Amino acid sequence: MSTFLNNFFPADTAAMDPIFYSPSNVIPSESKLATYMVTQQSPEFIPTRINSSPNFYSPYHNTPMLNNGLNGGVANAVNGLTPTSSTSNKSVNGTPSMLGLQKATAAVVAQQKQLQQKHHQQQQQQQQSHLQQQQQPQHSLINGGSQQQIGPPNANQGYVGMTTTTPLKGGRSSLRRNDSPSSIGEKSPPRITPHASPIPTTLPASVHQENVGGTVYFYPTANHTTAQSSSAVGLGAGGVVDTVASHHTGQTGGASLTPVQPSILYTGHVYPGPASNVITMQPKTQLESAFFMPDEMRSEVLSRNVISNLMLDASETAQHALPLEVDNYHSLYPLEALPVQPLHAKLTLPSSTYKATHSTTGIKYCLRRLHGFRLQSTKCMTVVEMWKKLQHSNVVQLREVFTTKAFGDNSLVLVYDYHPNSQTLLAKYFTPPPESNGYNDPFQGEARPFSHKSNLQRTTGNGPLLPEATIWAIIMQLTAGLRAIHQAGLACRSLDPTKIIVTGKRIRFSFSGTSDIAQFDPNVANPLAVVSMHQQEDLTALGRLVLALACKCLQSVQRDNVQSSIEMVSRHYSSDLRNFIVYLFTTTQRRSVTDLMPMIGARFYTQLDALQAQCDMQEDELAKEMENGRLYRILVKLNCINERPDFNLDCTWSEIGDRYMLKLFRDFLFHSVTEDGRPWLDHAHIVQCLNKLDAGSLERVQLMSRDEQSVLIVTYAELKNCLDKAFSELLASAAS
Ligand SMILES: Nc1ncnc2c1ncn2[C@@H]1O[C@H](COP(=O)(O)OP(=O)(O)OP(=O)(O)O)[C@@H](O)[C@H]1O
Repeated sequence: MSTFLNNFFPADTAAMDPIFYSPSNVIPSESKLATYMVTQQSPEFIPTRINSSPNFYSPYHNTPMLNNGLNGGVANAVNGLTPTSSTSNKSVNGTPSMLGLQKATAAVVAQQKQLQQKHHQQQQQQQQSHLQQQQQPQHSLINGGSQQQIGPPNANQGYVGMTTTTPLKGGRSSLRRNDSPSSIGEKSPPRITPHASPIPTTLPASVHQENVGGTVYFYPTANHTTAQSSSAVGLGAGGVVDTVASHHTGQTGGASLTPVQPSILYTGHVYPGPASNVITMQPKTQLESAFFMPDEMRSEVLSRNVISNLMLDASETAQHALPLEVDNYHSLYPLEALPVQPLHAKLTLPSSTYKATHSTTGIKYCLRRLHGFRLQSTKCMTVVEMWKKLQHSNVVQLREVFTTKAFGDNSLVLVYDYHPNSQTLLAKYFTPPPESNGYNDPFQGEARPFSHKSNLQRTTGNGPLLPEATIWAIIMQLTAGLRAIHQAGLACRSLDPTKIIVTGKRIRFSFSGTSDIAQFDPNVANPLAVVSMHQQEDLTALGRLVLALACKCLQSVQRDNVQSSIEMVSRHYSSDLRNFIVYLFTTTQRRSVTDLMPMIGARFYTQLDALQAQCDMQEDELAKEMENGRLYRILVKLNCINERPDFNLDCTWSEIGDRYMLKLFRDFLFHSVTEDGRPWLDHAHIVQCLNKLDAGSLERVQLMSRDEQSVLIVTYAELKNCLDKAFSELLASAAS
């Protein structure tokens, strides 16, 4: 586990994976890379980034690789030989390093020093060479000394059709994790090339190429650098492209490769880990809770999802005699055990509850069906509208009411919000656990034989008494919901444990308004006139419910038991709780739900604190999941583009131009291998690179073609630009 965690956590990456965190270095001034972006606008460009940016090659450019040139470095790596630069090519443990390839490249780059003057002249002739390229019927790229014939330039074909050699596995240079490409670039570890990669075979007109010692360098010509930022990816074997300079210098003039948005800050794209106030709430170790959702939360979300997705198959639907569709709802799923129960004491109509899916929105709702019910009058729609307007976190929202014959009778259906994995208060607190099998051990829990409390408890066998804090937490939610109902000029009228649902820690009044509709009397001139009476009944019902909860026994509220039940509450709970219940039982005076607030008193702050702490924790989880969602979207984009077999009748689209870079980047992300050819699986590497891509970081990354004969050096900003461009193309095409 710890290995996995170490690999996973970006925070540990520096320790785990120093390849990403080497000391910074500087691009040598003589490097070809430094002169890469010399343009007409900045002909005398001197790379100012030398001191400000970490470099990529300086540790290597003075190595003996210079002597070997491409033959000793790149070519050897390509041809399956150990790079000859023995000392500097070794990793810390002495094994050949992948960086040999870089060194080889660096050596070649160092060789460019001698060609600097010549190169400056070439810069001035770029226009000419550009024209020449366009006119040349054939290009030849040097591949470690061997020449490859490349087809005629074809604007549509891009770089396709080039013949390449597949390198031997053993010839790959190895990955040395202790050597880092520094913060301006990451080396792509060598990879196995399963087949010859369709490496681009023609260059865009905007790219100038130069062969030095077998390595071909590509430069955007001055006139095209602006527009062709990321298209300079046509690589010959052993080619190196650096498309970065303009970003680093800021002296882009007309040669800006990619529109970099300085406002994009890389630091905003990394999850910084949990806040200190949150970490202490986590039950896990600090490391685990920093990156993973708490188990409890995960399993709660999972079980809600599972329950929410439950469906009956055709035979089960027939078995339950359920219609395929009811009004705008389909996929009915019964939420209560059949056979149908009467609604409640006052309303003996049978009823059923279903989960159902809305036909147009796909949203799931809870349908309450009153069987064989004929609506006496549409006048009751006034009260329905009032219920529909009532929004409160402790009241299940009523959405609509309709009549239907879909069940084969006249049914009234009330549509409520669906809260998966809910259970009634009755099921949660007043139903013996299934494993008890009806037998109660009288010596278990707080109940003791022959005591008053045990008498009550033995009646139901509902386990030990609830902690007082739990009862107050329920009271606070019930009174909050009831207050909203009463303030809306309504009454609950069915405040009993079967009509209150618990979802996690949330308590809600369910099926609100059902009684108002089912018992609606069209002869009453003003049905709302009796609401005050119903509100008083609600308060009495609340008192009974709290007493039953405190005694954990429904029988405790039977007329004969009330007195002894209250005494029991006095013995086991605070006088505040007792007074609260007594107040609600006192029917001789007019009571109000707002009078209950002072009785709750400072406990309210405890509840508020708990809720806010929960919010803090959930916000932190959200921050993690937000990062995951963001990374997921980038992956979606990448995978929609990478290796797309056909786009606009072009079967090479995903292999050429900008997309070619993205393909190599994908390889770099996911298909890297270690020096001995094993898959290099480092979650941190993937997360970090995706973050940099998303942020459009100016850091550079070195990508290698599958045949390992070409190297691209690009910034994440350019890759991001390529990604956005290519994905926009896809979107535009999909929309057309
Ligand atoms: N809005 C809702 N979202 C999700 N589940 C709900 C919702 N309302 C109720 N339930 C669940 O539906 C199930 C059935 O509720 P119902 O009130 O029909 O139970 P019941 O005990 O059969 O009551 P009655 O005797 O009145 O039919 C219960 O498990 C309850 O938790």
